[in-house]
Amino acid sequence: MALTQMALDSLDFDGTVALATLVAPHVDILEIGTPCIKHNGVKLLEVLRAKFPNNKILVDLKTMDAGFYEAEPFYKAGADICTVLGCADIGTIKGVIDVANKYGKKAQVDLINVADKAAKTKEVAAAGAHIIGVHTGLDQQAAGQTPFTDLALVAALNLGVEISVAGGVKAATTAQVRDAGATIIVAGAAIYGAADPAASAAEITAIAHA
Ligand SMILES: O=C(CO)[C@H](O)[C@H](O)COP(=O)(O)O
Repeated sequence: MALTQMALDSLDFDGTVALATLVAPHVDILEIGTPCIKHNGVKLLEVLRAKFPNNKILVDLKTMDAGFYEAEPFYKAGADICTVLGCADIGTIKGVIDVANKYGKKAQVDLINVADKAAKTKEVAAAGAHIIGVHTGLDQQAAGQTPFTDLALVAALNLGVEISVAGGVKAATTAQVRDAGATIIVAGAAIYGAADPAASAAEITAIAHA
């Protein structure tokens, strides 16, 4: 059993709200993707928070500095999870963990571009990270990479933290990711690129929840 998260990666404010409206009943978590939150800001979070009280919302800040200061307005506006880069300074990562704890929410550490993923996972888990993000980014996917080997490595550590997996996951790979130890399965392009995004989201969630 894993939760599902839909990555809203468009820049368009109204288009993002419209897509979220289609997909929200079929996923557990709505993700405001990094380009989307940079383009639209906290106002979009406020709109989604008000419209979708039954979904958790992750804001993919990918914070690199000033962790507490950057993340606090998003937790204040209703984010359940904010992300911070694993390659950031440990002080930055601890800042996001601290502000998440202040609001009773969660901090996710994204392992994108981290060289020693096992060592970083142990370090940030010890620092109190709530979720580890195993993540093959869009540019890395374009170069042929996948998150499956990294997921196996992180899951084998058995640290008791939640594990989120993102990077081209689709219905055909959801069972593999679920069974490999993911507790949150992220899908972006597989849903927003589908002819019927709601049906695609429902299909992925049915597999993830099994
Ligand atoms: O965070 C991201 C890019 O940095 C994406 O939102 C994440 O990779 C999910 O999208 P997809 O399923 O299309 O890979």
